[in-house]
Amino acid sequence: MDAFSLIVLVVAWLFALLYLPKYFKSWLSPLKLPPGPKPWPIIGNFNLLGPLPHQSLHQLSLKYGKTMQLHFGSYPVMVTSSLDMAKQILKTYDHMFASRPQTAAGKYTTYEYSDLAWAPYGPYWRQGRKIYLTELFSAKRLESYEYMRVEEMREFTRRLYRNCGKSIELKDYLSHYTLSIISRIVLGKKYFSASESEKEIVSLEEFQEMLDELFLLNGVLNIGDWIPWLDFLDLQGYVKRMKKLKVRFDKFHDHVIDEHNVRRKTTKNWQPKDMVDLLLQLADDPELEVKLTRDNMKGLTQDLIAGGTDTAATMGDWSMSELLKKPQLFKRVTDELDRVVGRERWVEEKDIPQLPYIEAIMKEAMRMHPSAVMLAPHLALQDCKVGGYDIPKGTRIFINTWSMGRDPDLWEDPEDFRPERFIGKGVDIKGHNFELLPFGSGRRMCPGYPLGTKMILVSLANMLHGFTWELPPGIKPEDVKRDEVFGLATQRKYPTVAVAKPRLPLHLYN
Ligand code: HEM
Repeated sequence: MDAFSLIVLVVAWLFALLYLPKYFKSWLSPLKLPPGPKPWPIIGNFNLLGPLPHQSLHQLSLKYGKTMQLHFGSYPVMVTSSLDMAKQILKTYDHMFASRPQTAAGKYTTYEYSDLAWAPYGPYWRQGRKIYLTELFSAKRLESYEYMRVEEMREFTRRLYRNCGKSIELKDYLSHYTLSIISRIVLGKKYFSASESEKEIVSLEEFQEMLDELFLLNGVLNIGDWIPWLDFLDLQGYVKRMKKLKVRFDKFHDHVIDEHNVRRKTTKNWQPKDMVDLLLQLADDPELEVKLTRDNMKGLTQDLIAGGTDTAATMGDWSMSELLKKPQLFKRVTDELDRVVGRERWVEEKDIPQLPYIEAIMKEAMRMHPSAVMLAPHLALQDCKVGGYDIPKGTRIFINTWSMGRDPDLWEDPEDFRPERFIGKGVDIKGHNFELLPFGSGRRMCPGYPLGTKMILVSLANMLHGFTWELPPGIKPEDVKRDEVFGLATQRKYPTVAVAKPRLPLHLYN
């Protein structure tokens, strides 16, 4: 770093240290609200930059009520954990809240909002959503990829078997499994390699690290997003990291697209085989309302890779940690698996509808540990009145699903992991039951939920069917912590470590 940059940096930090505390204080002063029938509970003395915003907001909601307005930086923010308010925002008035705020993460890590998750509500987003739902996630398309999921599941159980008897971190295995499936479906093959010698463009370790960085940077509270005039200072250094990450992803995407293009040009009677092929084909479609550029393709591809890997792996990890914390539940699961599947084969996707207890475990994990603890931010597109509150245009809306999952008005004994509560209850996760919204609801609901749930249920079922699980020697169930790390997908702070033993005839593990 040269002397001038150093001086600018020191001055900027001095300024931040001296001035920002005063500014933060002024953020928290009550808002001037347009007149409305219901006064907003207005919160002061609150630090959203804390490590676990959803938990801090939960504490505040116990004091101020389930719907609160904060003034954070230059923008009004509404946080709600009210079932009724969530329903009005995501269903009744969905069209008024279907956009996203613009953030540095959207700008630098998703090719100027070229993906779906950060794209503003409008023609590009509508077209992308249609492509995802009709071309990429249609029931027919998902079925055509089933053989890949089966192959990767077998590889997953073989990896677990090779490490039976050792203490292993489950998340590593789950992430490898979800990343392998998504890569094959989206990119046609695994572009990452497990060993350095076979490396084509990126090693598994590097790719996982790029995804972790992407998740972290998309979940952080970047000061410049909230106080635009401070943006240029990049006080936390996040924007610098985003730009660096973009260069790494760019190299990866260019390699993938170029390779697909060559195959397309050199193969006789070329037919699209994966999602990148489909996007390339669509990019040449003159009928398309909004032309797809190369950057658009990169953004949309990256969304699929990022959206589908860590979320599903994290849910498997939370589910297993809760079972290890309450080992008496294992018997009920294995009784169901033995009855429905028997001990002579692995669990297949077709078995899942006959395994309600496995599904109940996943739902219970999603209730207590939703992957997106506050969904993705929604943005009020116009001044509106909802639930009796006046909501100004530009308000950022956060739906605190973490808080809703622990609400004693909605759930009996919410701190108790009890899958039974879902048996025979018909509470679904498709956005109809607003007390349980792991994938959101309405226009911006997760388009990948059919694939996400398939991956979670089948991996969980096979982990429990093929292996018995114990905590490492000396660790007791009560030692398994529930601490979290806030991010785009809220992870376990401490890895779930367990020891597996085979449960099926040995020839099945080959
Ligand atoms: C357990 C697995 C998953 C969970 C818990 C999850 C959760 C979510 C949530 C909460 C949202 C935001 C909803 C809102 O804004 O109200 C979302 C959006 C999204 N998810 Fe997922 N997701 C999962 C799997 C997947 C998969 C497998 C993919 C794709 C391969 C995917 C792609 C996306 C995309 C593209 C969006 C943005 C949609 C939009 O803004 O229109 N997700 N997801």
